[in-house]
Amino acid sequence: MSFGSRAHVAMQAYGPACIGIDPHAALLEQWGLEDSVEGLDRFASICVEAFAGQVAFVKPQSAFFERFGARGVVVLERTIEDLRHTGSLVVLDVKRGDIGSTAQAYAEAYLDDDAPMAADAITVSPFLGFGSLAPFFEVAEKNDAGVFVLALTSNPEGPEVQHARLADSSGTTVAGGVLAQLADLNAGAAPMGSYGAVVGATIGSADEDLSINGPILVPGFGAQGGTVEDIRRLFGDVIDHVIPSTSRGVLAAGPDVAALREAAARVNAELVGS
Ligand SMILES: O=C(O)c1cc(=O)[nH]c(=O)n1[C@@H]1O[C@H](COP(=O)(O)O)[C@@H](O)[C@H]1O
Repeated sequence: MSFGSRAHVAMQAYGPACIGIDPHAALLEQWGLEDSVEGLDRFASICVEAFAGQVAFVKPQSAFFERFGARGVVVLERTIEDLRHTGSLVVLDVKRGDIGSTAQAYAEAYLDDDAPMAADAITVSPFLGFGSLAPFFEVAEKNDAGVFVLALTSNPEGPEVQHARLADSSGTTVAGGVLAQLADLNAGAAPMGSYGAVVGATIGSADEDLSINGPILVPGFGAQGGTVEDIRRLFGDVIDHVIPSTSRGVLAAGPDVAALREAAARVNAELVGS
């Protein structure tokens, strides 16, 4: 089953939320863990216990594992493995992007089902041009995986690039161009396509057309200030495709597994109530 279909099924079953695994040094300390690979390992295991099969999406942030070098990456690899096929889909947040031939290798590393780090979907950056992402879409297609492309990111620096106009004199913004290309890739897919956009909950408003017939990952919800009201206002009639994503907002409830689960359930209840 395609990633788009699997995402749709998971959202129906659990609610739309994506919970991020972002083991910040401050959170390790708050959870009474050492800022070491052992602490990381324990943090990740608690997250797996709390979220696997409980929420539609879990998003490990690779950076916080890479911080510990090869041993941290081993923990990431095991975390992905433990989360996959539990009902929760793994969105690995690695924000990759490079010239096509290198993009091919990244795609094989994260989206080929036989790869040690294979996830259900990854995040990618379109800064080398949308066309450079083709290998990600091709490998994803072959493996029923998904790809989330940065469009309107949640950070305040994003607009300087994303609101710039394309060189083709159409007047379309860079973000609008990304969204239009995703809509083309997802055309005709039902219940939705596998190629998603990342649109922050904090962006205020969007002039771009967000109807891409694919999933829209919405970080910035929670710790960065985005609210359910923001999501409702921003996404209007594409709200069914929205996957609000929060990391610190839920992780702050740890290390108690029941408390983490409850915090994740509260996010879903709040969103479904919208
Ligand atoms: O791709 C992402 O997930 C992402 C895109 C974006 O525009 N903004 C953003 O915050 N993120 C990621 O989402 C997570 C946000 O974490 P919290 O702010 O703790 O909820 C981090 O792992 C970010 O790297």
